[in-house]
Amino acid sequence: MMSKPLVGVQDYEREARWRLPKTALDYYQSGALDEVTLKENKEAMDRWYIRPRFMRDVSKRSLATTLLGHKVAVPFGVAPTAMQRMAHPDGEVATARAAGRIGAPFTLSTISTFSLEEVAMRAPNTLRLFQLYIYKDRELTASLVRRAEAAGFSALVLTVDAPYFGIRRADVRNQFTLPPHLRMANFQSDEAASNHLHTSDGGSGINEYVASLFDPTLTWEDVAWLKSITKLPLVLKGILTREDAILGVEAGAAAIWVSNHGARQVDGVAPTVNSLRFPHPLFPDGGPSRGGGGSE
Ligand SMILES: Cc1cc2nc3c(=O)[nH]c(=O)nc-3n(C[C@H](O)[C@H](O)[C@H](O)COP(=O)(O)O)c2cc1C
Ligand SMILES: CCCCCCC(=O)C(=O)O
Repeated sequence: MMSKPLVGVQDYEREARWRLPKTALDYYQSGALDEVTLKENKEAMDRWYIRPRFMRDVSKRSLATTLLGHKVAVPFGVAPTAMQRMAHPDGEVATARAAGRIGAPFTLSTISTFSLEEVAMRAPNTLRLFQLYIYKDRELTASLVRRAEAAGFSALVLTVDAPYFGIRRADVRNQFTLPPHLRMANFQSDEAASNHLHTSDGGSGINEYVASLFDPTLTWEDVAWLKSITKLPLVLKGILTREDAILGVEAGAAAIWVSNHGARQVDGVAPTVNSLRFPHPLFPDGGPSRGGGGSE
């Protein structure tokens, strides 16, 4: 029997709910703590209304624009999400290729289950950005930056909102670990940065991984360090206040990515759409899950 086509994000969500193992599904859909901001992200978005203007010639239409000087066919892109092969064997490669097919940019997570080189090789025509987490091991971090440059990524996206990770209760209950058949593909399998996520000390393996390996001392000075080791434009992801946006621009950011990390970090922050009053190139995320009538 032919399965019904999946039409719109809600259909994919329903499909994922019965197909995915509980640990993976919970990881993908959880927010921090009581998930107040998770609910608010969506509700605040639903309260944004379209204000249509009519009586213009719309026989020729284009959504094309530029992103960091690159032409893109649509004014949106794919945000970094980790460990995509828990959902499908083709994981990040499939997502990057799909983005390329519609002319949208794709951001690869540091915590990807295909290596950045493999994604570059298999999605050569996609505009690719590399999302960076800064490890306590700075040489390891610098080598990720060099590899992203060598593989033709067009920008670095430094996630600033994750010196420690939000408590996602489902991951704690599930004692989340990365399934043994998968690996964190940007690291050699003998490195702690690769294998630490295969174990948990009784809580969420994610929080244990981050506390052990990510650098919680980051300040604006580290943005200067990052800029000193790369020629790629730098986007700062996770900014939620005007004050930090200004500091980010002063530190040399090419763009500010306004985000509350899908409400996965600090529960109780404002929904992302309510935080969009900055005077600089912005990438907002957090909440949109439909195209406002037919453009899904
Ligand atoms: C399952 C999942 C994994 C994520 N992994 C990352 C990541 O590795 N790096 C990062 O900077 N943000 C990560 N994020 C946050 C997203 O990039 C994005 O900020 C968030 O999902 C909000 O956008 P959305 O509401 O459009 O999904 C993740 C989000 C989800 C849901
Ligand atoms: C195992 C290290 C951290 C996972 C990072 C993914 C992420 O940002 C998330 O929100 O989840």
